[in-house]
Amino acid sequence: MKQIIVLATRNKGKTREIRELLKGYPIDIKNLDDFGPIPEVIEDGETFDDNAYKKASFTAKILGYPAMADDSGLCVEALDGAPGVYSARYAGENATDADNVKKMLEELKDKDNRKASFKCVISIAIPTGPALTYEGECQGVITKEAVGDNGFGYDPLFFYPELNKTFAQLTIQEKGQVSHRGKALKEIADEMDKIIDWIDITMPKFQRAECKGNNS
Ligand SMILES: O=P(O)(O)OP(=O)(O)OP(=O)(O)OC[C@H]1O[C@@H](n2cnc3c(O)ncnc32)[C@H](O)[C@@H]1O
Ligand SMILES: [Mg+2]
Repeated sequence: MKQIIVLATRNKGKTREIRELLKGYPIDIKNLDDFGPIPEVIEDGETFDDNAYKKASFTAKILGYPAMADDSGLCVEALDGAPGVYSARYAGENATDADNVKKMLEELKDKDNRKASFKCVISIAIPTGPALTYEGECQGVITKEAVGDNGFGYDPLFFYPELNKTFAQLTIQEKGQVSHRGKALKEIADEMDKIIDWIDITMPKFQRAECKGNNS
């Protein structure tokens, strides 16, 4: 039987990438939409680690299943590492991807140094608190205009010199080979048997929330 893991994210782009890169492994990845409503997690950590753990452990605790959360963001050299953990709210509390892209282009208008890195921390937590942590990082250059239609978030601005394309010009598989998230997921994939054993050994078998979906 496949191990159920709840993906603790509301981001559809991340969900697509994580599902695609972990397909074929003996896990059944559920969405938050497979369960009844649960409160929003407040992402007030100072690091990607803090926020990834917060999202994963909160969700695991509430639903009674192991949960996987991704906290990620763009760190721009000329902006002293900003927006970093604030990447989702760069242009304001309810900013869309388009708002964030627009603001980034404006902020970097007169900057010659356009080096940036994407960072990703993925936490896998069980309801009683313990968690495993994986991370990945990749380097690129911020373009002067949005290029490409694939991906999500800042992808149209993130030029990856080795492939001579922005992340928004890559397929999910191509992006996953080199991206921050792809690197963290590769570590997870390589350790999948150990992770499943760890969940099985450490997680108490108590009451779980009802899961509506069967969309593995
Ligand atoms: O917290 P969850 O529900 O997972 O979804 P979120 O979109 O709020 O995700 P984060 O808090 O981790 O914020 C990440 C921000 O960085 C952006 N980002 C992260 N990974 C990215 C990627 O691979 N490509 C483009 N943008 C990315 C993303 O669009 C968000 O604005
Ligand atoms: Mg978030």
